[in-house]
Amino acid sequence: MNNNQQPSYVQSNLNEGVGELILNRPDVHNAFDEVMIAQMITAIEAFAADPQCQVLVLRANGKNFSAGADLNWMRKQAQMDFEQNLNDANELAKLMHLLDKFPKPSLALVQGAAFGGALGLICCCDIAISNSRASFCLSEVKLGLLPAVISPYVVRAMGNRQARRYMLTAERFDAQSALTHQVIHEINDDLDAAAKPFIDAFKANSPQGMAWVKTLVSRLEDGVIDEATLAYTSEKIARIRVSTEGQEGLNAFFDKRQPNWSQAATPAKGAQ
Ligand SMILES: C/C(=C\C(=O)SCCNC(=O)CCNC(=O)[C@H](O)C(C)(C)COP(=O)(O)OP(=O)(O)OC[C@H]1O[C@@H](n2cnc3c(N)ncnc32)[C@H](O)[C@@H]1OP(=O)(O)O)CC(=O)O
Repeated sequence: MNNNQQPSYVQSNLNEGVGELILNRPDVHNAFDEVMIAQMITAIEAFAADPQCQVLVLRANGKNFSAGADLNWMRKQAQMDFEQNLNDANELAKLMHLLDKFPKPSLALVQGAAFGGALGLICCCDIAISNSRASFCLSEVKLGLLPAVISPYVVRAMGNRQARRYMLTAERFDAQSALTHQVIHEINDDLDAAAKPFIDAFKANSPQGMAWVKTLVSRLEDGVIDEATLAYTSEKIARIRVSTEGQEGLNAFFDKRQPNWSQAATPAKGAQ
């Protein structure tokens, strides 16, 4: 229980620049209701604002990563009016959006089942790694529901063609298929070992540069390369190369030293 006498469905801790957000409702396979969604939002906002946090790791306690939305929570929403239903859905949408726009690199570590909304959380993270026994499912239509709030992130990751298949069939797919369909980046039964090189790279890179990469890639999502795109990209590099971090990175390269933001144990490649 936390100070407000609510159960603590998430744990968060910050260690050496790594903010861990741990789903902690293993008795229902980390299914999330309105309380857990609110707790996730609070933790993500805190990590986003904390300059000590350089990387976000999303992981889960228990056998499964997450069974998605809590089906008891969804069922009891029939007793609420449309306005209340919409408010609840908006909170889930806010959670996905905050995670997607998180201004630092994010990494999801997935074990066991990742169903429904859990796939949304995974697809909002920059990197996702699962173990070989992980299984994935967009089960919503089996339940008479719709993968709605999660759809922008899942469709972006899998592509329209595969999203249609898995959303319409609600079939389970394994880690290998998740890798093929770009839901995850890597399969490894030692999730911590697999995460380490990513975390080390993120801690060595320019925080400002990585934040801008996320904004830039998001801005380019529509795939349109027109005059406005050219102007946008030119403006970004023109600004960043004269910024404090831009100049520090360039000076560090020529001085053959680590830039002052870096927590890399060894000099970054290219700076030697
Ligand atoms: C975000 C949007 C929509 C959604 O996310 S809809 C939810 C989609 N999720 C699912 O379809 C998952 C349903 N669960 C399962 O398929 C299985 O439980 C499992 C996760 C594969 C695990 O299977 P296992 O055999 O190990 O365990 P049990 O099935 O016996 O479950 C134990 C226990 O947990 C309860 N439970 C499981 N999932 C949920 C859940 N999502 N919500 C609430 N409770 C859940 C299950 O009922 C069992 O309870 P008992 O009391 O022990 O019987 C919409 C949008 O995008 O907008």
